[in-house]
Amino acid sequence: MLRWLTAGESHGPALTAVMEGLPAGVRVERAEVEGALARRRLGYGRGARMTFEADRLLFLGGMRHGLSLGSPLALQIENTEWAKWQAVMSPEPVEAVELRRADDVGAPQELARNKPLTRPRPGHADLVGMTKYGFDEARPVLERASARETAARVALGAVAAAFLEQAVGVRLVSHTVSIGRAGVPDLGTDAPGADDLPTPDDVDLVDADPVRTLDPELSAAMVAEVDAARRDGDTLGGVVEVLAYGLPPGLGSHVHWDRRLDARLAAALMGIQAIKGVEVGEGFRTAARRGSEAHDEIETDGAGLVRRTTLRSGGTEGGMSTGEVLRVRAAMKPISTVPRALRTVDTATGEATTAIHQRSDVCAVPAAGVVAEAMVALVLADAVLEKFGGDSVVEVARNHAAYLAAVPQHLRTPATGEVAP
Ligand SMILES: Cc1cc2nc3c(=O)[nH]c(=O)nc-3n(C[C@H](O)[C@H](O)[C@H](O)COP(=O)(O)O)c2cc1C
Ligand SMILES: C=C(O[C@@H]1CC(C(=O)O)=C[C@@H](OP(=O)(O)O)[C@H]1O)C(=O)O
Repeated sequence: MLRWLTAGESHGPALTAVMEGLPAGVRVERAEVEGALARRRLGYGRGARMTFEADRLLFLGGMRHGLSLGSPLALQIENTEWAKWQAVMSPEPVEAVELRRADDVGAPQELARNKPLTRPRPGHADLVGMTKYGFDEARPVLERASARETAARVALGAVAAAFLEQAVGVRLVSHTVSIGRAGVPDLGTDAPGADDLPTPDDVDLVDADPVRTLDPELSAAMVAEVDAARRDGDTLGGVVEVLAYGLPPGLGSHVHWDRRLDARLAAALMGIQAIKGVEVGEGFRTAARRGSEAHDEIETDGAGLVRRTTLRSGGTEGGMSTGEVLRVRAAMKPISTVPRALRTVDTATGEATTAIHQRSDVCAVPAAGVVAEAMVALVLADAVLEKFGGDSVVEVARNHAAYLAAVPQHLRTPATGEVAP
């Protein structure tokens, strides 16, 4: 079983992550993890912080000479912004008198940052977090509610992705499906064939695009959508998709709700800040189809391999991976720090006012795709370990190979391979 946790505030000294259950012998390239962190900072529409936040990575445990040890993996991502926030986010008590000067005219910028945030943003965690935890301002809530935390998840996801590729040959890719109204899928469209989907070999091409899509026309439309929102003092959401190639059939299980792979993926994706909907395969579109047009028919091809004629299911049936391409989407709501500030109530006075507006992203959908990819990698790594077990990469790979080799000849699929038993 793979367990993991993150800690750290958006403007604190660092983010920390611990992962337990990673087998020994996973080759973790620092450049890969840093590359994943850099991909998360990208994307047209992100705010100023992403241009100077450097995501400095440090492995603190579980690694030796570039290989995992099988012990808990611990890592830290230093917030390079910390110097500016030391007084505001100091873990040690700070002179109250000093901090109160924040309200003074001409107070140094450092102290102005500590001004109590009493105008909660609709759509963010501010108001309900204050109520729940008994805070009189939003700072203590927004610091942890911030999606800054997803940097830690992306680092862990990069490690999980390395394990998946090395142990069982699974590779992932994510891309942006829509931003605002640009690229909104037509509910009537048919299921894509394998040729329509990005593959893991396209990762560099996807990342080179400002909004992480392979379609240049769509990319231009999404960029225009972001420009228009920025001009109007507004923000945007959108939809991202994650694909995993090379999965064996049988990850997850039909026997209980919380063992279903689709349920675990949905929970992981919904656990990303601002994700409000998850679709497995053609989920919402399938709901409008007749059964005869909704499922992936099964046939045996000329080479004697059992195949699916379409890819509608998204690669799960009965809560288990089918061995086809896994395809999941996540819908992100628009950023809640809206420059054209929304109406709210001042929590200090009860009076009507407008919400806090501070430096913020206009659209973070491309970054959310990278985070979604990390979450899917973490869920799949856990499901692989559950199915195959093993304390080293070699052992997991051996168990995986033995499982595939045991599939009867007449039930072999492209995923189980063509090797005769
Ligand atoms: C990658 C990423 C970047 C985000 N950037 C911002 C931001 O700059 N400003 C903001 O208000 N919300 C941002 N959000 C969204 C907030 O974190 C989110 O609205 C907040 O957690 C409340 O959403 P919830 O109701 O889903 O928890 C971002 C989300 C993600 C995934
Ligand atoms: C820092 C990140 O994203 C942040 C997520 C975020 C939010 O409210 O979720 C608000 C913004 O923070 P700040 O106000 O400090 O600019 C984003 O920049 C990051 O992704 O690394």
